[in-house]
Amino acid sequence: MAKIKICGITRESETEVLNRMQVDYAGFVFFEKSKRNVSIEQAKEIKKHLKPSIKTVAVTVNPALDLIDEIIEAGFDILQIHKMQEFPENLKIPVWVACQVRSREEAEEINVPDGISGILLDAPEFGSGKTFSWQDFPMKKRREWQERRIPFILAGGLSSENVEEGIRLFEPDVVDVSSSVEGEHGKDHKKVEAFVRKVREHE
Ligand SMILES: O=C(O)c1ccccc1N[C@@H]1O[C@H](COP(=O)(O)O)[C@@H](O)[C@H]1O
Repeated sequence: MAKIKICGITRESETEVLNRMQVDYAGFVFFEKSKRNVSIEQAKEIKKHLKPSIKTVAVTVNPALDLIDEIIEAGFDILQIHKMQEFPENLKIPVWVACQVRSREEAEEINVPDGISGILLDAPEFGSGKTFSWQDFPMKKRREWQERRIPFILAGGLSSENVEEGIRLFEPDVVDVSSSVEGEHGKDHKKVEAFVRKVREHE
């Protein structure tokens, strides 16, 4: 069954539905330009309210080494990195490499370095609520990662309406959602519940 990551947690009140629905991952965004940006201190406070079974993912964009050190120090379980050309070696935290899928040609060039704990495919603009072009994605890449047993995370524009289709096409290890489960004041409990139910119903 696909695991579930709810991304862009910004408030303690959001942890109740994550705990109740027993999701697998909670994502915190450390990127100043994002409307979901939180400080390490805020995230540390919020994550105290999550069940220990929920793994925490620190979402970053080309992070400075100091930020990576702070994330490790704060006890996050996974580091998700967008837009980084060269990965520092021997990081003391599992890393999910996030790739923005813009075209079939670009997707064919994706190289997943050894030692990575997950490859995440996202839309051209992260956190936008839009999907990348699923039909154009070269599925031989997906099969290559399956053969190499690299965990695969499907992100970008997932919702209760399209997540079944995403699971059918990509057989992801994790489905990752943010925009479609938001309301006016952060994560909307009913939308999170509906998304989680849809994923679990499918399997
Ligand atoms: O959510 C953001 O603002 C964000 C900022 C910087 C890097 C990644 C970000 N979000 C990632 O986008 C997907 C979820 O996208 P969607 O909103 O469901 O379309 C997820 O991987 C987030 O980590």
